[in-house]
Amino acid sequence: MEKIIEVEGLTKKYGDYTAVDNLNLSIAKGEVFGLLGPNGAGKSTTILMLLGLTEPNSGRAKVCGIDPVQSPISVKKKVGYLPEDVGFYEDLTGFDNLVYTARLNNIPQDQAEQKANELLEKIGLGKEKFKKTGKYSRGMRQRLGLADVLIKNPEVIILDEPTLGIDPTGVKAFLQLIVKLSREDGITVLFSSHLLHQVQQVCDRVGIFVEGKLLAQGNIKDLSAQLFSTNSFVVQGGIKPLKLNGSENTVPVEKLSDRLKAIPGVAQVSFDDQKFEIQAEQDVTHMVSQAIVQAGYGLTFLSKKEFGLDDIYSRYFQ
Ligand SMILES: Nc1ncnc2c1ncn2[C@@H]1O[C@H](COP(=O)(O)OP(=O)(O)OP(=O)(O)O)[C@@H](O)[C@H]1O
Repeated sequence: MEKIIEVEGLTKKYGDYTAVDNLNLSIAKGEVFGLLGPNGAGKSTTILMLLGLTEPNSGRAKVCGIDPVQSPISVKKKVGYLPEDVGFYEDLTGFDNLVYTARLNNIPQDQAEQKANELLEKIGLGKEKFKKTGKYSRGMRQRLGLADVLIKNPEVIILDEPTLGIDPTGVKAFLQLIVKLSREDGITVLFSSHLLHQVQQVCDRVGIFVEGKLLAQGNIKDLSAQLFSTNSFVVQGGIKPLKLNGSENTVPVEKLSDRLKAIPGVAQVSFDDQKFEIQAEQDVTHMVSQAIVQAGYGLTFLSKKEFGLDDIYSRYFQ
Protein backbone atom coordinates (compact mmCIF):
# COMPACT_ATOMS: atom_id res chain seq x y z
CA MET A 1 0.00 0.00 0.00
CA GLU A 2 1.25 3.47 -0.88
CA LYS A 3 2.52 5.36 2.16
CA ILE A 4 1.65 9.03 2.33
CA ILE A 5 3.03 9.91 5.75
CA GLU A 6 6.17 8.23 7.02
CA VAL A 7 7.85 9.17 10.26
CA GLU A 8 11.00 7.64 11.71
CA GLY A 9 12.46 8.40 15.12
CA LEU A 10 11.00 11.91 15.10
CA THR A 11 11.96 13.79 18.26
CA LYS A 12 11.27 17.36 19.36
CA LYS A 13 12.65 18.95 22.50
CA TYR A 14 11.79 22.27 24.03
CA GLY A 15 14.85 22.88 26.22
CA ASP A 16 15.15 19.81 28.43
CA TYR A 17 11.56 18.80 27.81
CA THR A 18 10.90 16.14 25.17
CA ALA A 19 7.53 16.98 23.61
CA VAL A 20 7.74 14.23 20.96
CA ASP A 21 9.92 11.24 21.72
CA ASN A 22 11.20 8.96 18.96
CA LEU A 23 7.97 8.78 16.99
CA ASN A 24 7.54 6.12 14.31
CA LEU A 25 4.41 6.27 12.21
CA SER A 26 3.25 5.19 8.80
CA ILE A 27 -0.04 6.23 7.20
CA ALA A 28 -1.34 4.81 3.92
CA LYS A 29 -3.02 6.71 1.11
CA GLY A 30 -6.72 7.23 1.71
CA GLU A 31 -6.53 6.23 5.34
CA VAL A 32 -8.25 8.16 8.14
CA PHE A 33 -5.75 8.02 10.98
CA GLY A 34 -6.61 9.22 14.48
CA LEU A 35 -3.93 10.75 16.65
CA LEU A 36 -5.45 10.30 20.06
CA GLY A 37 -4.08 11.64 23.30
CA PRO A 38 -4.74 13.97 26.20
CA ASN A 39 -3.78 17.66 26.21
CA GLY A 40 -0.04 18.16 26.08
CA ALA A 41 0.66 14.71 24.64
CA GLY A 42 2.56 16.16 21.69
CA LYS A 43 -0.04 15.93 18.94
CA SER A 44 0.20 19.55 17.80
CA THR A 45 3.99 19.49 17.91
CA THR A 46 3.94 16.41 15.67
CA ILE A 47 1.62 18.15 13.22
CA LEU A 48 3.84 21.24 13.13
CA MET A 49 6.82 19.04 12.27
CA LEU A 50 4.88 17.30 9.48
CA LEU A 51 4.04 20.68 8.02
CA GLY A 52 7.60 21.97 8.24
CA LEU A 53 6.52 24.67 10.67
CA THR A 54 8.94 23.50 13.33
CA GLU A 55 12.11 21.44 12.97
CA PRO A 56 12.70 18.14 14.76
CA ASN A 57 15.84 17.68 16.88
CA SER A 58 16.30 14.25 15.37
CA GLY A 59 14.58 11.73 13.14
CA ARG A 60 12.82 12.45 9.90
CA ALA A 61 9.41 12.72 8.31
CA LYS A 62 8.18 12.35 4.76
CA VAL A 63 4.83 13.64 3.63
CA CYS A 64 3.80 12.76 0.06
CA GLY A 65 7.43 11.78 -0.43
CA ILE A 66 8.67 15.23 0.59
CA ASP A 67 10.87 16.06 3.57
CA PRO A 68 9.18 18.99 5.34
CA VAL A 69 12.49 20.25 6.77
CA GLN A 70 14.07 20.52 3.34
CA SER A 71 11.01 21.58 1.35
CA PRO A 72 8.40 23.16 3.64
CA ILE A 73 6.74 25.05 0.79
CA SER A 74 6.27 21.93 -1.36
CA VAL A 75 4.71 20.13 1.60
CA LYS A 76 2.26 22.95 2.20
CA LYS A 77 1.10 22.69 -1.41
CA LYS A 78 0.08 19.07 -0.89
CA VAL A 79 -1.20 19.21 2.66
CA GLY A 80 -4.24 21.08 3.90
CA TYR A 81 -4.09 22.01 7.57
CA LEU A 82 -7.11 22.91 9.66
CA PRO A 83 -5.98 24.33 13.00
CA GLU A 84 -8.13 24.35 16.15
CA ASP A 85 -9.32 27.84 15.40
CA VAL A 86 -9.48 28.99 11.80
CA GLY A 87 -9.11 32.65 10.95
CA PHE A 88 -11.20 34.24 8.19
CA TYR A 89 -11.71 37.75 6.89
CA GLU A 90 -14.76 38.46 9.00
CA ASP A 91 -16.11 41.18 6.70
CA LEU A 92 -16.00 38.89 3.68
CA THR A 93 -18.62 36.26 2.91
CA GLY A 94 -17.87 32.55 3.11
CA PHE A 95 -17.79 32.47 -0.68
CA ASP A 96 -15.36 35.40 -0.96
CA ASN A 97 -13.08 33.92 1.68
CA LEU A 98 -12.81 30.70 -0.31
CA VAL A 99 -12.22 32.47 -3.60
CA TYR A 100 -9.52 34.55 -1.91
CA THR A 101 -7.70 31.40 -0.69
CA ALA A 102 -8.01 29.86 -4.16
CA ARG A 103 -6.50 32.96 -5.76
CA LEU A 104 -3.60 32.84 -3.28
CA ASN A 105 -3.02 29.31 -4.54
CA ASN A 106 -2.86 30.53 -8.15
CA ILE A 107 -6.24 29.13 -9.16
CA PRO A 108 -7.76 31.31 -11.92
CA GLN A 109 -10.83 33.39 -10.93
CA ASP A 110 -13.48 31.42 -12.87
CA GLN A 111 -12.21 28.07 -11.59
CA ALA A 112 -11.91 29.49 -8.09
CA GLU A 113 -15.56 30.59 -8.11
CA GLN A 114 -16.77 27.29 -9.50
CA LYS A 115 -14.76 25.29 -6.95
CA ALA A 116 -15.93 27.55 -4.10
CA ASN A 117 -19.56 26.95 -5.08
CA GLU A 118 -19.07 23.19 -5.30
CA LEU A 119 -17.32 23.00 -1.96
CA LEU A 120 -19.87 25.21 -0.20
CA GLU A 121 -22.59 22.79 -1.33
CA LYS A 122 -20.50 19.80 -0.27
CA ILE A 123 -19.97 21.10 3.26
CA GLY A 124 -23.59 22.16 3.60
CA LEU A 125 -23.11 25.94 3.55
CA GLY A 126 -24.78 26.53 0.19
CA LYS A 127 -27.50 28.66 1.74
CA GLU A 128 -25.16 30.72 3.91
CA LYS A 129 -22.42 31.33 1.38
CA PHE A 130 -23.16 35.04 0.98
CA LYS A 131 -23.25 35.68 4.71
CA LYS A 132 -20.24 37.40 6.27
CA THR A 133 -18.05 34.90 8.14
CA GLY A 134 -18.09 37.19 11.19
CA LYS A 135 -21.71 36.04 11.60
CA TYR A 136 -20.94 32.31 11.23
CA SER A 137 -21.35 29.93 14.19
CA ARG A 138 -18.40 27.89 15.40
CA GLY A 139 -19.64 24.81 13.50
CA MET A 140 -20.10 26.80 10.31
CA ARG A 141 -16.60 28.22 10.66
CA GLN A 142 -15.11 24.75 11.04
CA ARG A 143 -16.97 23.52 7.97
CA LEU A 144 -15.84 26.55 6.00
CA GLY A 145 -12.35 25.83 7.32
CA LEU A 146 -12.58 22.39 5.78
CA ALA A 147 -13.64 23.87 2.44
CA ASP A 148 -10.79 26.38 2.72
CA VAL A 149 -8.38 23.48 3.15
CA LEU A 150 -9.92 21.50 0.27
CA ILE A 151 -9.95 24.30 -2.28
CA LYS A 152 -6.28 23.77 -3.09
CA ASN A 153 -6.90 20.06 -3.85
CA PRO A 154 -4.69 18.62 -1.11
CA GLU A 155 -3.60 15.00 -1.02
CA VAL A 156 -3.56 15.02 2.76
CA ILE A 157 -5.61 16.95 5.27
CA ILE A 158 -4.54 17.40 8.86
CA LEU A 159 -7.25 18.34 11.32
CA ASP A 160 -6.24 19.46 14.82
CA GLU A 161 -9.13 19.06 17.29
CA PRO A 162 -11.57 20.10 14.54
CA THR A 163 -14.79 19.55 16.44
CA LEU A 164 -14.14 21.58 19.60
CA GLY A 165 -17.07 23.82 20.40
CA ILE A 166 -19.41 22.38 17.76
CA ASP A 167 -22.82 21.10 18.91
CA PRO A 168 -23.51 17.32 18.68
CA THR A 169 -25.54 17.53 15.44
CA GLY A 170 -22.84 19.63 13.84
CA VAL A 171 -20.16 17.21 15.01
CA LYS A 172 -21.99 14.28 13.45
CA ALA A 173 -22.31 16.05 10.10
CA PHE A 174 -18.66 17.12 10.24
CA LEU A 175 -17.41 13.60 10.97
CA GLN A 176 -19.55 12.12 8.19
CA LEU A 177 -18.11 14.65 5.81
CA ILE A 178 -14.57 13.63 6.69
CA VAL A 179 -15.27 9.96 6.05
CA LYS A 180 -16.97 10.83 2.76
CA LEU A 181 -13.97 12.86 1.61
CA SER A 182 -11.63 10.06 2.38
CA ARG A 183 -13.75 7.37 0.72
CA GLU A 184 -14.86 9.30 -2.36
CA ASP A 185 -11.83 11.45 -3.09
CA GLY A 186 -9.09 9.19 -1.68
CA ILE A 187 -7.85 11.97 0.60
CA THR A 188 -5.66 10.88 3.48
CA VAL A 189 -6.82 12.33 6.79
CA LEU A 190 -4.84 12.81 9.99
CA PHE A 191 -7.37 13.55 12.71
CA SER A 192 -5.96 14.74 16.01
CA SER A 193 -8.27 14.65 19.00
CA HIS A 194 -8.59 13.80 22.67
CA LEU A 195 -12.19 12.68 22.12
CA LEU A 196 -12.38 8.90 22.03
CA HIS A 197 -15.82 8.47 20.59
CA GLN A 198 -15.20 10.75 17.67
CA VAL A 199 -11.96 9.05 16.79
CA GLN A 200 -13.65 5.68 17.07
CA GLN A 201 -16.43 6.78 14.72
CA VAL A 202 -14.26 7.93 11.84
CA CYS A 203 -10.78 6.53 11.99
CA ASP A 204 -9.52 3.40 10.24
CA ARG A 205 -6.54 3.29 12.57
CA VAL A 206 -5.57 5.05 15.75
CA GLY A 207 -2.30 5.97 17.42
CA ILE A 208 -2.42 6.46 21.18
CA PHE A 209 -0.14 9.29 22.15
CA VAL A 210 0.85 9.93 25.75
CA GLU A 211 3.64 12.21 27.04
CA GLY A 212 5.30 12.46 23.65
CA LYS A 213 5.31 8.72 23.02
CA LEU A 214 3.15 6.67 20.72
CA LEU A 215 2.14 3.84 23.03
CA ALA A 216 0.26 1.77 20.48
CA GLN A 217 -1.19 1.95 17.02
CA GLY A 218 -3.58 -0.16 15.01
CA ASN A 219 -7.26 -0.51 14.30
CA ILE A 220 -9.58 -0.53 17.28
CA LYS A 221 -9.98 -4.30 17.08
CA ASP A 222 -6.22 -4.95 17.07
CA LEU A 223 -5.59 -2.50 19.88
CA SER A 224 -8.21 -4.08 22.05
CA ALA A 225 -6.85 -7.54 21.23
CA GLN A 226 -3.35 -6.43 22.31
CA LEU A 227 -4.68 -5.20 25.62
CA PHE A 228 -7.34 -7.72 26.47
CA SER A 229 -5.44 -10.78 25.25
CA THR A 230 -7.37 -11.88 22.18
CA ASN A 231 -10.74 -11.84 23.85
CA SER A 232 -12.28 -8.51 23.12
CA PHE A 233 -15.89 -9.74 23.23
CA VAL A 234 -17.76 -10.73 26.34
CA VAL A 235 -21.23 -12.24 26.15
CA GLN A 236 -23.22 -12.51 29.36
CA GLY A 237 -26.61 -14.08 29.86
CA GLY A 238 -29.01 -16.04 32.01
CA ILE A 239 -30.69 -19.35 31.25
CA LYS A 240 -33.74 -21.25 32.47
CA PRO A 241 -34.72 -24.80 31.49
CA LEU A 242 -37.61 -24.85 29.02
CA LYS A 243 -40.50 -26.88 30.31
CA LEU A 244 -42.53 -26.94 27.10
CA ASN A 245 -41.53 -30.41 25.89
CA GLY A 246 -40.78 -31.83 29.30
CA SER A 247 -37.49 -31.27 31.15
CA GLU A 248 -35.97 -34.51 29.77
CA ASN A 249 -34.94 -32.47 26.69
CA THR A 250 -32.81 -30.18 28.78
CA VAL A 251 -29.11 -31.13 28.78
CA PRO A 252 -27.09 -30.65 32.00
CA VAL A 253 -25.35 -27.29 32.41
CA GLU A 254 -21.89 -28.96 32.22
CA LYS A 255 -22.76 -30.34 28.81
CA LEU A 256 -24.12 -26.98 27.66
CA SER A 257 -20.88 -25.40 28.84
CA ASP A 258 -18.89 -27.87 26.68
CA ARG A 259 -21.06 -27.05 23.67
CA LEU A 260 -20.48 -23.33 24.20
CA LYS A 261 -16.72 -23.88 24.50
CA ALA A 262 -16.80 -25.67 21.15
CA ILE A 263 -18.13 -22.59 19.32
CA PRO A 264 -15.32 -21.22 17.09
CA GLY A 265 -13.72 -18.15 18.66
CA VAL A 266 -14.87 -18.88 22.22
CA ALA A 267 -11.96 -18.83 24.67
CA GLN A 268 -13.58 -19.18 28.05
CA VAL A 269 -16.99 -20.09 29.49
CA SER A 270 -17.96 -19.73 33.13
CA PHE A 271 -21.27 -20.50 34.82
CA ASP A 272 -22.54 -19.19 38.11
CA ASP A 273 -25.83 -20.91 38.84
CA GLN A 274 -28.06 -19.93 35.90
CA LYS A 275 -25.85 -17.06 34.71
CA PHE A 276 -22.92 -17.36 32.36
CA GLU A 277 -20.08 -15.30 30.93
CA ILE A 278 -18.30 -16.11 27.70
CA GLN A 279 -15.08 -14.52 26.48
CA ALA A 280 -14.48 -14.69 22.78
CA GLU A 281 -12.26 -13.41 20.02
CA GLN A 282 -15.23 -12.28 17.98
CA ASP A 283 -18.93 -11.69 18.27
CA VAL A 284 -20.45 -15.13 18.95
CA THR A 285 -23.79 -13.97 20.38
CA HIS A 286 -25.92 -15.56 17.67
CA MET A 287 -24.24 -18.98 18.03
CA VAL A 288 -24.44 -18.80 21.81
CA SER A 289 -28.19 -18.18 21.74
CA GLN A 290 -28.71 -21.01 19.26
CA ALA A 291 -26.70 -23.49 21.37
CA ILE A 292 -28.64 -22.56 24.49
CA VAL A 293 -32.04 -23.05 22.88
CA GLN A 294 -30.93 -26.34 21.29
CA ALA A 295 -29.84 -27.53 24.75
CA GLY A 296 -33.40 -27.06 25.97
CA TYR A 297 -33.01 -23.72 27.75
CA GLY A 298 -34.58 -20.34 27.32
CA LEU A 299 -32.62 -17.11 27.69
CA THR A 300 -33.59 -14.84 30.58
CA PHE A 301 -31.20 -12.16 29.31
CA LEU A 302 -28.33 -11.82 26.88
CA SER A 303 -25.91 -8.93 26.58
CA LYS A 304 -22.65 -8.41 24.81
CA LYS A 305 -19.82 -6.05 25.37
CA GLU A 306 -17.15 -5.16 22.89
CA PHE A 307 -14.11 -3.38 24.29
CA GLY A 308 -13.89 0.01 22.66
CA LEU A 309 -11.47 2.86 22.67
CA ASP A 310 -12.68 3.92 26.13
CA ASP A 311 -11.50 0.63 27.59
CA ILE A 312 -8.28 0.74 25.59
CA TYR A 313 -7.59 4.30 26.68
CA SER A 314 -8.33 3.78 30.36
CA ARG A 315 -6.29 0.57 30.36
CA TYR A 316 -3.27 2.58 29.17
CA PHE A 317 -3.67 5.08 31.94
CA GLN A 318 -4.07 2.49 34.68
N1 LIG B 1 6.77 26.38 21.82
C1 LIG B 1 6.83 25.61 22.91
N2 LIG B 1 7.75 25.86 23.87
C2 LIG B 1 7.85 25.07 24.96
N3 LIG B 1 7.05 24.01 25.22
C3 LIG B 1 6.11 23.72 24.30
C4 LIG B 1 5.95 24.51 23.10
N4 LIG B 1 4.93 23.96 22.39
C5 LIG B 1 4.48 22.90 23.10
N5 LIG B 1 5.18 22.76 24.24
C6 LIG B 1 4.99 21.69 25.23
O1 LIG B 1 5.11 20.44 24.58
C7 LIG B 1 4.15 19.51 25.06
C8 LIG B 1 3.31 18.99 23.91
O2 LIG B 1 2.45 20.04 23.44
P1 LIG B 1 1.46 19.85 22.20
O3 LIG B 1 0.79 21.17 21.99
O4 LIG B 1 2.19 19.25 21.09
O5 LIG B 1 0.43 18.81 22.79
P2 LIG B 1 -1.00 18.38 22.25
O6 LIG B 1 -1.05 16.90 22.39
O7 LIG B 1 -1.24 18.94 20.92
O8 LIG B 1 -1.98 19.04 23.30
P3 LIG B 1 -3.20 20.03 23.06
O9 LIG B 1 -4.33 19.15 22.66
O10 LIG B 1 -3.36 20.64 24.42
O11 LIG B 1 -2.76 21.02 22.02
C9 LIG B 1 3.35 20.26 26.13
O12 LIG B 1 3.84 19.93 27.38
C10 LIG B 1 3.59 21.71 25.81
O13 LIG B 1 3.54 22.49 26.97
